[in-house]
Amino acid sequence: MIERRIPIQVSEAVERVMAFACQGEVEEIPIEKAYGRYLGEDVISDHDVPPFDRSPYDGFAIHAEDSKTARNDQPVEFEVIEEIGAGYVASKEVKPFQAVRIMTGAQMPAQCDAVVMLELTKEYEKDGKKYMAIKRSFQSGDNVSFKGEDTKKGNVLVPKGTYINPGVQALLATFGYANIKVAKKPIIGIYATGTELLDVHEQLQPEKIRNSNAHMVQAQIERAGATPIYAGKLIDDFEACYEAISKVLEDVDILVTTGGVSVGDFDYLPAIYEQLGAKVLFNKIAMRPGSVTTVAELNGKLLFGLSGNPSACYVGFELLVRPVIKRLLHSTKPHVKKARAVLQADFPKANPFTRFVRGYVSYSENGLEITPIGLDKSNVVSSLASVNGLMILPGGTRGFRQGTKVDVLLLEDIEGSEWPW
Ligand SMILES: Nc1nc2c(c(=O)[nH]1)N[C@H]1C(S)=C(S)[C@@H](COP(=O)(O)OP(=O)(O)OC[C@H]3O[C@@H](n4cnc5c(N)ncnc54)[C@H](O)[C@@H]3O)O[C@H]1N2
Ligand code: MOO
Ligand SMILES: [Mg+2]
Repeated sequence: MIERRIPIQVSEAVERVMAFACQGEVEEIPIEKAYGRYLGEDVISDHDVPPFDRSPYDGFAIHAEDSKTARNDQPVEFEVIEEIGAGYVASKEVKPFQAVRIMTGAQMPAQCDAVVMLELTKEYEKDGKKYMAIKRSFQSGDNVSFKGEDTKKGNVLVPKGTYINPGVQALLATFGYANIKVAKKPIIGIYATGTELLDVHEQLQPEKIRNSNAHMVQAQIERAGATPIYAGKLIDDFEACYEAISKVLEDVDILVTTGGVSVGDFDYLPAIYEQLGAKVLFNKIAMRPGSVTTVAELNGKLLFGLSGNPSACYVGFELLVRPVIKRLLHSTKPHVKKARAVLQADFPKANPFTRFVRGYVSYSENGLEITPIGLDKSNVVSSLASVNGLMILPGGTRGFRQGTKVDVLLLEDIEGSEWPW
């Protein structure tokens, strides 16, 4: 008799999976390799920035007090006693009505408290000495970058779990992190099941198709920040699948399989979970596509049985596998970011289950917009190339009109959501 499966809500499925998600190990790597990784420690300022008062302009450092009578018709003259570039310090004491020619980034001479930009001065020589004159007054502190104005020593500037972008790289370098602790990339194994599957380099044959899921999932794993290991494709044979799956489990943190999770005669994943002694967390979700998505747990390791249908596989990964990976990477916002967007076309289908419609999200002056892409069927592959968002249409709704505001999941976003459901 055919097995009757009881669907659970998407939020419930995500919750059951996240109960097994934990923070992963950290490793130390050189800064040169850090871009695109996730911080495994807080980035803390170990000194004030800037570390000394400095000039933000090419100009002259003066005592502001000396300039107070300067006017258009009454210039004030300064003797220029030395010149310093960035990386040097003034060697002479600056007395009243003396100035130091100073370049951007150079430390302020101790007695000076303002900088006059070169463009506001007139320079000349008299009796073999250098002078400059200004025609307006300056206040103490004018054009000075003060020690610590950027950040003070001891601040947590970027918390653990943050994605390392070019700006974070700048901070790592500023504070001397030649090596930085980052979250270890979890190893995610992939097996594609299906006797009909051909490898990418194989010629098409009647009744066969190329295995697109493995390569798609591989890229999704990398987009989520983990390391994929493509273990290969498996024919629909219980023994062969069982052997291969139980073996690969030793080498991976998480296993993703595609196909073979439904109720068909050759859908062996449910029986394999049983034989492995894995606990099935659920085998039906009230969503489309991806309703057959099944997740099992064995000794704390998660086994994701994603659908064989490409679009269902894609959606199942983003909703369930991605947050587990992000949590392993120490993210505090592991889920796909949810936002509101204006629907750009009618979507007349009724939704008995929550529907995740593949779409293209763009930004307009009115905010986010989403356009559904291609055929909304779970076995469709051609629409996937331009998908950067999933429109969430709640179960029990009867279609949506163009212009309606809908919830969308932003797949290319890096920041994530704490809990979007
Ligand atoms: N009687 C029922 N039949 C089906 C149900 C159901 O509830 N009752 N659910 C349907 C839904 S919904 C889905 S989704 C599919 C899921 O099936 P499986 O996950 O078991 O996947 P397969 O049967 O192995 O394959 C489905 C489909 O996808 C193609 N496929 C598989 N692997 C790949 C791959 N690596 N690359 C590209 N395409 C792949 C495969 O050839 C099939 O066409 O079950 C429905 N049936
Ligand atoms: O699991 Mo299926 O994707 O609902 O079409
Ligand atoms: Mg099947």
